[in-house]
Amino acid sequence: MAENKETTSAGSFTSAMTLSQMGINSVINHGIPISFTNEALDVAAEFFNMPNETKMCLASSDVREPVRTKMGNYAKAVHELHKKLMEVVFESLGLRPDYLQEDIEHGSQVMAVNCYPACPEPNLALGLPPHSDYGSITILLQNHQGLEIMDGNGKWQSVPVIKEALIVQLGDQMEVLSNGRYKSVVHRAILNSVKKRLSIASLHSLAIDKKVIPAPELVDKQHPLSYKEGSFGDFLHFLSDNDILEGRYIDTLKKNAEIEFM
Ligand SMILES: O=C(O)CCC(=O)C(=O)O
Ligand SMILES: [Fe+2]
Repeated sequence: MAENKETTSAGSFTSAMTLSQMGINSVINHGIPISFTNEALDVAAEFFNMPNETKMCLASSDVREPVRTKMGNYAKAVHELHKKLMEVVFESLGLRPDYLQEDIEHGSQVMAVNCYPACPEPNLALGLPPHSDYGSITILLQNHQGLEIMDGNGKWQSVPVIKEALIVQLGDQMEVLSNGRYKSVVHRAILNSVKKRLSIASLHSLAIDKKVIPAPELVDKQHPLSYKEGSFGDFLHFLSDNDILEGRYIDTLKKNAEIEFM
């Protein structure tokens, strides 16, 4: 987890590459034109510089209702990248690279565009509390350092900004699909005392109402079924009924879990 090293470009993905070669939960080169990433960050900056009244005109209380932006080039490019990454992850699990291809094709992509103003006392505040993303894969772009990933020892590791690289994180859906072989990444965002920070998280999931279950191929005597089914829609209900600080949705899906929410 969080190796923070550059690996390979998207152009050279091959089906034989292993997870660590790919740098999953890490920083990767990706083959997406720098003009697309720059444009996405410019659009984000432009949005956050707009007066509040203008932003309110675009507001919606329904996460299913998309807001139109000019991030199309970048959004499409990361959608393609995530499909390649899914193939590599499935292969690393011993599944066919085209596993769930149809569902992935009809899946959802949510672009979370975050702005963290500079904070004179960053140690007294947190940009985004610890959480894991629900989807299968998150591809994240940041203009300044601030993302931290929890390592295997429960310590926070800062993810550096590497020029022309993106951050890849596995989400809860991949933990379920892999029957726990892979764990979703717990991460948070911290604040900077002088710099305003922008990040764009592209969260990729199967379709909103698709119930996700562990791949039957990964369930056997040594690896009993460890998760109940859940969908992106169920996750959104969980979010509206629970405080993000009190627990993660993935914990409610774990079989024999002691924690029970709602
Ligand atoms: O700003 C960041 O680096 C993290 C964003 C994030 O975790 C999210 O939007 O889910
Ligand atoms: Fe996140």
